Amino acid sequence: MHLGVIGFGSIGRELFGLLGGLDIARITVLVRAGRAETSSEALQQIAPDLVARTTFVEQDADFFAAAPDFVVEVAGYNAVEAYAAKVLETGTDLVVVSIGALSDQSLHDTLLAAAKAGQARLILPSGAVGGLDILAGLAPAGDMTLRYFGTKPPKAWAGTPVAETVDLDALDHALEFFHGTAREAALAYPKNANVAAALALAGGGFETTQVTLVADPEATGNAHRYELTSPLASVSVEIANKASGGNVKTSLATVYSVLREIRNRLGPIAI
Ligand SMILES: NC(=O)C1=CN([C@@H]2O[C@H](COP(=O)(O)OP(=O)(O)OC[C@H]3O[C@@H](n4cnc5c(N)ncnc54)[C@H](OP(=O)(O)O)[C@@H]3O)[C@@H](O)[C@H]2O)C=CC1
Ligand SMILES: O=C([O-])CC(=O)C(=O)O
Repeated sequence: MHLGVIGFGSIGRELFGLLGGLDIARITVLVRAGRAETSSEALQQIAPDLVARTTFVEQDADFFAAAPDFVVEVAGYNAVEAYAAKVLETGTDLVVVSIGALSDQSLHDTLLAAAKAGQARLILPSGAVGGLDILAGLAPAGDMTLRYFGTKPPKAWAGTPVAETVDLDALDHALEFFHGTAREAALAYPKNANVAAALALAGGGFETTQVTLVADPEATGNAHRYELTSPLASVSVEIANKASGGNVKTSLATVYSVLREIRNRLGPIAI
């Protein structure tokens, strides 16, 4: 495999720590302008065994010229907007972790068209949550309702709209600060509502998936809970995730879900 990686932040770095021992011949990583050298130095510390196989590039033209045969995006909505269609159009399967970017209906439609044109697949990993398999399985039966609660410590909501109206540092109780659809959540909280978007895309859609976001000073990690009803089954899921060392907004399980997609791609069994 020649693996392409877009982004080398918290998920990207932790992912590299898990790639040793996999049958990956070459890795090309697209980073922001001016970051290749520091990223290369960081890789020396994280995974020295991968240094000889890894090239950091700062220009998307260099990334596409390298022609990786499987790409994972671990960067953010802007990277999905900028690069995802091109990856798919060139016939390369793409794992997108910033799933909330697909709450933009026009981008969603563009990516599906690009995947079709390139005969490539857009792969949405489970990320920080679980149970997408049963949601996607039951979705064609219709009549699905889903209510999701995303709870994180106050510092995980820094820099988001709620921080403009609430003094998060002074919070002494769990605060439900957002109620709305998955589309509204994903558009307003791009680094914190990818799970909401994944549940919506797997299940009943962005408008019918109801989301509550909570800042809780007692939370020690990131919790994701949802209740699903469908004519075929009722499902309750509750996940207590440990946060990534590099980004309190991100659960470590997300890194492992990307690793899972790479391992499934390498075979011999996909699960
Ligand atoms: N599906 C899920 O369950 C989850 C999804 N996510 C998504 O994953 C994304 C990454 O998470 P995380 O690693 O914690 O975030 P970080 O902010 O730690 O890392 C993102 C990295 O990507 C870089 N980056 C951003 N845009 C580009 C670009 N256009 N080209 C190249 N590099 C770029 C950033 O650089 P710089 O710092 O210079 O901007 C940064 O180094 C989040 O933005 C979120 O959308 C996160 C958690 C769960
Ligand atoms: O990592 C998490 O716990 C979930 C997350 O940030 C998101 O849904 O965007």
